[in-house]
Amino acid sequence: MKIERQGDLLLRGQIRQSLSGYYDVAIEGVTYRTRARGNFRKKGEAPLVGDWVEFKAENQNEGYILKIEQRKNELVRPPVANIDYAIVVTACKEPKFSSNLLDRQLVMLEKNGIKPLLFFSKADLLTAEETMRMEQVIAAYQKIYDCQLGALDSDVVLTEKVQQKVIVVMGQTGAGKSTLLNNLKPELALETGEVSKALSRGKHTTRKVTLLPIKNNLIADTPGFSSFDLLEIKKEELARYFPEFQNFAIGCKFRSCIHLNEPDCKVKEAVMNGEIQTSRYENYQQFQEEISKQKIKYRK
Ligand SMILES: Nc1nc2c(ncn2[C@@H]2O[C@H](COP(=O)(O)OP(=O)(O)OP(=O)(O)O)[C@@H](O)[C@H]2O)c(=O)[nH]1
Ligand SMILES: [Zn+2]
Repeated sequence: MKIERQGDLLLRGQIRQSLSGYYDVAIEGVTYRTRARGNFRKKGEAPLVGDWVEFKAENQNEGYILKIEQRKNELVRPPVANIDYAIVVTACKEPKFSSNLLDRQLVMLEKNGIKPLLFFSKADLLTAEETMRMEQVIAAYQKIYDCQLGALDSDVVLTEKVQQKVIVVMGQTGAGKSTLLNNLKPELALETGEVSKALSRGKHTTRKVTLLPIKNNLIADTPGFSSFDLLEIKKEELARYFPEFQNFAIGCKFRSCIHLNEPDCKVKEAVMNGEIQTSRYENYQQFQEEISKQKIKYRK
């Protein structure tokens, strides 16, 4: 798209790749290689992959970015802005499944307006009994989020509504993020496994992040793990990031109910009735405790 401003012809596009200070901006199938002007650095801002920017370019190789448009959201790991969906990779086993860690990531994503898609990896490692247990866990999450169970060579199924979206892959170390990305795009040939990655660490001094066109979407080739900072969340706000609480919360006696010790709390009732998963509520309680403790610690 072209924009006319103060007599200058500006272009507007989305950064699809960043590499050693260069940003490749795509507009309608054409890519411009650009750089950011020094004034961004002075302000402590840096363009991110996924950013919508206004830039000037004499040709396709020498553009410079003048403006970064306001972001819908951004993550540090992976460093991407304007994310629509995150595929949260969680191993059923190795590393051991932790609902606490998963719920932490889900809260962080909800807070940032990123829709989670849950991918449970390493189903092939489970015994018959463990499979049954995991299927119950997944069935419970399935009521809240789109879930998939996968093994080594699994692909991700993106439903019809997931089109033209910016997607990142995230999850705990060893969860199988690189394995999944390789399955989505074999040309990527990302290294997998702790040992092989540790050996080659340091070789890659330049950090390249690319949004790859995969299955009618743009998927970041760099997976990451963003745990959430509880400090940024207020205790009155936390329940909002548990979508399945919402329908019950409107029935609570007190409008300001935070579903901990208040009487006539419909959320707690729903936990008792089995309508809300106990582990989700327990994690909610634990996060509330952490928030309270942090508030005390930082006020001193
Ligand atoms: N059996 C089995 N192994 C898997 C599966 N997915 C990944 N792995 C293995 O688990 C190990 C870790 O997988 P990676 O894809 O490197 O995990 P990652 O999340 O990218 O790890 P980090 O980069 O450390 O964060 C590798 O040895 C993979 O081969 C799976 O579904 N089944
Ligand atoms: Zn309540």
